[in-house]
Amino acid sequence: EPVEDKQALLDFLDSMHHSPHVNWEENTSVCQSWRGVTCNSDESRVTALRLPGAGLSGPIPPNTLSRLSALEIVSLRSNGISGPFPDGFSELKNLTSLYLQSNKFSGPLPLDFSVWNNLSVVNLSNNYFNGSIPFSISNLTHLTSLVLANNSLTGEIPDLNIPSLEELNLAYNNLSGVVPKSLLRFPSSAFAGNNLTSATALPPAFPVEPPAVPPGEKSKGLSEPALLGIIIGASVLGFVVIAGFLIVCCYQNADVDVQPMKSQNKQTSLKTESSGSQDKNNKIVFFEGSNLAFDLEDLLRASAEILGKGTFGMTYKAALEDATTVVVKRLKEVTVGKRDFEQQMEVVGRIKHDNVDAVRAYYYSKEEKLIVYDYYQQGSVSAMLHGKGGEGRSALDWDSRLRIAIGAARGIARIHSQHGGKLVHGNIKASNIFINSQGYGCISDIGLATLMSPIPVPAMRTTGYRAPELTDTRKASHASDVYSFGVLVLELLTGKSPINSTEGEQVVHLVRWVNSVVREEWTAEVFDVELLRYPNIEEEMVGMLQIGMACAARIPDQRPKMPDVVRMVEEIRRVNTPNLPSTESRSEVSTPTPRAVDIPSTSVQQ
Ligand SMILES: Nc1ncnc2c1ncn2[C@@H]1O[C@H](COP(=O)(O)OP(=O)(O)OP(=O)(O)O)[C@@H](O)[C@H]1O
Repeated sequence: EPVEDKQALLDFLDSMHHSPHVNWEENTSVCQSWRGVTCNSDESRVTALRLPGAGLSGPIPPNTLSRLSALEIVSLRSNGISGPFPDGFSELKNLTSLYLQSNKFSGPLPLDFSVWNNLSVVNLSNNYFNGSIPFSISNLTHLTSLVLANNSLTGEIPDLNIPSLEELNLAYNNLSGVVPKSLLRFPSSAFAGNNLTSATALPPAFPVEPPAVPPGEKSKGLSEPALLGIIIGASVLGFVVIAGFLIVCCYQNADVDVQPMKSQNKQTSLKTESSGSQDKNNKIVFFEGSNLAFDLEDLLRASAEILGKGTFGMTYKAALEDATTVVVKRLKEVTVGKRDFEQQMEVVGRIKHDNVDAVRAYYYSKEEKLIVYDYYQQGSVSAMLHGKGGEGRSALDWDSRLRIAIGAARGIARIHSQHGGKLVHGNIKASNIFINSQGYGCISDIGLATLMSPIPVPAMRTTGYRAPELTDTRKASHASDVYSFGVLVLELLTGKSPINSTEGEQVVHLVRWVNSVVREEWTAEVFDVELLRYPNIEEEMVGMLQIGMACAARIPDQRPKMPDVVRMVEEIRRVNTPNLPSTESRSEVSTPTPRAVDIPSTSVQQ
């Protein structure tokens, strides 16, 4: 335990206002359990401090963080820290990354940056720093990213000739003069919103007008035919370049669409041509209780992995700089406008329930619509049940499946009670259900179906979860959600996907298949063989089968309402406690006895 570093951190926190999320207790291990603190491998020193969005306010107390001389990473972004740039940081000679953006720091930047000769990333944007940009920054030979945007910096931009520099942003300050030659390789957006002198500094991307020929000076111009030739040549060249660009883009998109999951797992980022330009009027909106803090830039820059392409767009797993992992959905074809989208997100974001996957944040602009969720490492129920990804089939014993069904039912019932009883999920299926920390089902993707353009009927049918009466995804109802839940229950019981194709390519619809087997009084045949090794569960399985089939009744009015479904599912084990007794403790193994199930006749007409 690094005792001195621990004391320095406690001294720091003692003098600063902070949110209760910072769980630093004197009697717990600084390296093992303190949030935002990372130690070196032998736990002798603290090497990283990451407290983004931790509600810190006030100036950094002197002689606290400066004692952490082994610090390599400091991330205190998105807080309300005020006062000058902390003097004592000059003691942190091992710093490689410094993130102080989105705070209330003021006063000049430190004069001598060369004390941090390992610095690679510096982000001091969105503060009130003033004075000039120190020339000593040019001594940082490892610097890859320098972001000083949105401050009140003045004076001329120094000639920062740093070959390693890949990212530069000095926009929205009060800088004057011209952009030095060494920095002209950066896009003009890096210097926007300053008082820089004109075209000499930033040559426009496309000359709008030909340079005027001074009067009297004989034009040494080209003849008209030559000019025409050049224009045609340039047009053809332009066309070839654009066509090439489009082919590459289409190829890349097609690539993503058709690639199997395995090869999609490559690292990428969410950045695209259009998403890169952050619209100042649009900010990421975080929901209460989310201890995440990042801006669009952070999110787009994060190292991301494609999890899959869903009905509404691409889903990514993104690793943020502060080591949190989130899931980002990039929505395509959102048909509603910003206000409707925001309203729907507010309704969804207000739901705080163990069985509903919380929306952590969202972003809406003309070009980009993103929703941020927690990442579930185990993958979805679909992956676990059908062995794609998760830990394989055996991970889901009968108890787990029962908990998934109970949790999902509770989650859906909660969703249905929201917004004066008007909220509908619209896309309940096993790939949208995860397992919460108590092992119960947890519903994700709420309310997206109603924001999007309708999905064509043939595509909808193929999912096997859609209620038969549903012709337009935006018209999903409580009753159609109940139907989808019924299909999910049948999937959990049979271990079969809602749509199966047999060898002869004949498509088998799960609900129809279950109905026909039950009609022939071969009930035991429907159950997943994996479940047959658990003893004494046939009563429960048959009970669940009745619920699943009642929910998947063809006529919407004959389906039970979600609160009734919750009650019925909970009664399966006649306990309404979070901890179900484990069937694994039962020693004898028995096989379910085939028997008929009493099903209302209407539901058999699938
Ligand atoms: N929060 C999450 N944590 C872990 N995996 C997730 C998360 N959200 C989605 N996934 C997984 O990412 C993949 C793509 O998800 P996505 O929701 O885009 O598509 P889908 O569930 O297949 O279809 P749909 O768009 O109709 O819901 C799925 O395998 C899904 O289970």
